[in-house]
Amino acid sequence: MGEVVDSSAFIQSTEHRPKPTSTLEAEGIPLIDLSALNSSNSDAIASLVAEIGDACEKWGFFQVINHGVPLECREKIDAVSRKFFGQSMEEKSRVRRDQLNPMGYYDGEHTKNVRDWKEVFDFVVEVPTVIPASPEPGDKELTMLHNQWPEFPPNFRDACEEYTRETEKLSYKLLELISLSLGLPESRFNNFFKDQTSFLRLNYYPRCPIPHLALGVGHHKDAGALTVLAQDDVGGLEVKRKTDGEWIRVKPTPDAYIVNVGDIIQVWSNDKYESVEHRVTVNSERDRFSIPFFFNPTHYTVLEPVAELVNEENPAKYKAFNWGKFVSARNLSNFKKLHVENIQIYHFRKSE
Ligand SMILES: O=C(O)CCC(=O)C(=O)O
Ligand SMILES: [Fe+2]
Repeated sequence: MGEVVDSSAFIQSTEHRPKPTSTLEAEGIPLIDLSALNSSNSDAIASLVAEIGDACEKWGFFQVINHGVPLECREKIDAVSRKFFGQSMEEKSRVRRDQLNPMGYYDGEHTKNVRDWKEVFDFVVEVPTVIPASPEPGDKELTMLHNQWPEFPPNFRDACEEYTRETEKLSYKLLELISLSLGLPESRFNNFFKDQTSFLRLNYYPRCPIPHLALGVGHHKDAGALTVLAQDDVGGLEVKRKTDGEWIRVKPTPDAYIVNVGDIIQVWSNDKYESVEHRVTVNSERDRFSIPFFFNPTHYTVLEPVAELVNEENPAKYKAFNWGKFVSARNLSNFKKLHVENIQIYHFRKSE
């Protein structure tokens, strides 16, 4: 972010400021071992599916181990990420994103209209990724997203692409387990991801002189289907516990991935699995790095509760809406500091 001279844009309102003394690190966020996926033992798989379903319902968040992503591949992307962000602002700005291309380097992101204490680098999984050119419902024009790759460090692109292939495989496995846990066929959702709009983000949260006033990412819910996140050993991710609304810190666990259900799964499951609020605190001692993979369907996906999960007693809670138009509206609001809230799934909720 360069030298921050005026930190006022980062200041959270009193109710959203982190409370460093009361941070809980609850044991409750489930840690799930995926090794059953490598066996043909149907009992082991059934109990894994039940564990996943339970975690999605109670927390909307869980961590996985024995997930199949090689550690070496994670170490490589972590190393290039640190090198990339360690460069001067002038170097990083060579791949800066703009309104035409939202992929690349950025340090001005706002969550709920307050600036986040972080720098990011985004790239899409499918090249090009196709999305609608505008959020206007009648406008059929499409736009293509391409990646911008920095020259330094030289193995940056390779490390990013290799990591993406591995986390994509893990994301499909998780999607299938979630589908089974809802009582649906394993590949019920797979086709929605054929021309996916998934993207990866490298997050860098520099040390912050005002960690009691600012956040690395303000409270929010992830809009996509699933997020699969690697965090380093610093810690800072906090999840809003469903039972009492307390902020609970997700304990850094070596070589684990943090998985959370996004808004899309909330809609597909007709609120059985909720997309849970989370935020990132920063600290004055150590820089923090994290890498979320946002697993998102193709732009022409029409989102609505799946037919198998709705009936007279449990009618659909959402009207159908187009994922691409939703993304396009979000991208637009990301570039303007609007004084209205950006588009949210509850705008499509049917009245009771
Ligand atoms: O850095 C983290 O731990 C989480 C970041 C996050 O929630 C996001 O980018 O949506
Ligand atoms: Fe998030």
